[in-house]
Amino acid sequence: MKTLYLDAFSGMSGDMFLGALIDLGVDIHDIEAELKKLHVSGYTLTAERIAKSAIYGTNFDVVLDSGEEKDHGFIEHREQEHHGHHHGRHLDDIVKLIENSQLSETVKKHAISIFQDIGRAESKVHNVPLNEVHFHEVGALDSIVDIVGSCIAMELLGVDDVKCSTITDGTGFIDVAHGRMPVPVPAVSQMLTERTIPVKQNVNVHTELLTPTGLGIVKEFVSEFSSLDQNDDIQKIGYGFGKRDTGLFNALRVFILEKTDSHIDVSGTHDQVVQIETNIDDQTAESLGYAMDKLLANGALDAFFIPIQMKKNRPGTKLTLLVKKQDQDKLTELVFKYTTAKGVRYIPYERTIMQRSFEKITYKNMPVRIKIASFKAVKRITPEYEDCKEIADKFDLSLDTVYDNIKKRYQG
Ligand SMILES: O=C([S-])c1cc(C(=O)S)c[n+]([C@@H]2O[C@H](COP(=O)(O)O)[C@@H](O)[C@H]2O)c1
Ligand code: NI
Repeated sequence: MKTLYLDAFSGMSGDMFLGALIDLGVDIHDIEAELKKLHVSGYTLTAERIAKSAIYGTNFDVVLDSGEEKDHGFIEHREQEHHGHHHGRHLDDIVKLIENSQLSETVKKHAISIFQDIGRAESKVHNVPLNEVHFHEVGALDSIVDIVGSCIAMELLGVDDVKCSTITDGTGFIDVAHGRMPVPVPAVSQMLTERTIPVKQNVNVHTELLTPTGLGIVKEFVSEFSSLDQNDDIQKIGYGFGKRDTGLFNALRVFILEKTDSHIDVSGTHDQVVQIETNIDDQTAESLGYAMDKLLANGALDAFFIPIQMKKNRPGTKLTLLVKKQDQDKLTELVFKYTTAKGVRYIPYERTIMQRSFEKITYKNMPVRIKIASFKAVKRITPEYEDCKEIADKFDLSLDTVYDNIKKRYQG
């Protein structure tokens, strides 16, 4: 399970997000090549590895051929057209541009959804119908590249999940084409009305840290807001720098986290766990399946469904979770978040578990983790399924053959 974690201690913008993903290893040329499928010209992508506060990260920018200032005037409305500016694009034009491109369906879906979210907020703030929200041409080009580029970079990165810290914004006012705006800027404040997203203000920063594009990306991809978890194994870190001078370290820090079986604490042979149970009769099977994925991804040691008969002759489902004692509250909250349950039951259990450790060997030049489980004189070894599957797929072998050969090789 690969997770992208956004540590938004200095807010987030499209440039910071793209810079951070490039810093993690996404190739800027791959992003550029995909963006060409939009058939839009007039810009160049730049990514420079620089140090700020002696910490190296990536400074990403979209340089417009026109050389115009691009960070003021993200969205203007129809009034501008009446004053003779006809060079903008409406939301519909941008949606059509994306839909008619050769980008992947996933990239199209995410990018359109982000544009619509920002468009809805601008429509409300400036009191114009959604189809009349008008993207100023310069701002639009930068936004198209930032938003579509971010969705492309996400696809290239290939993670299973995205989590985010509380997002810090600044305070005070910023000056844009239309005048002075309070921070959080109006579009950001409006976008926060639809979902509970933890945003706090740093009173020592007197500028904007969280832009509409940054929040749009967060709302589209993030499934959970939380701190780093003790079971998260940090594999890689990237920094994407922000452009504003905040007086502090202005960057988005991102982590690639990997959660595997090997992270279950198995140091002792006895431990205490809690079984959480609840009966559900009003949730679809599709949504229950999703809930199970979330519970397992967030620390449940085991989770299963049992079909049951409930009141009023309703067929229902009993959800059973096994969790560590210290995770009881966290998992209870997630049960309430992802299922329709209104109450849960707890049963504390004493457990005896085999002690487990891991070793690594290579087979056919590929790494294989071997799980060693022992209890008193009993010792059992099991090659990790995911590693064996990869070898079986690559060399067109049956899974059993790979298992047997690896066990023989390990036992020597
Ligand atoms: O020009 C307009 S209408 C404008 C509106 C708003 C509102 O909040 S409403 C905000 N901004 C600012 O423009 C830049 C660009 O934003 P990106 O999301 O493209 O990075 C940013 O500072 C916005 O706060 C402009
Ligand atoms: Ni606006």
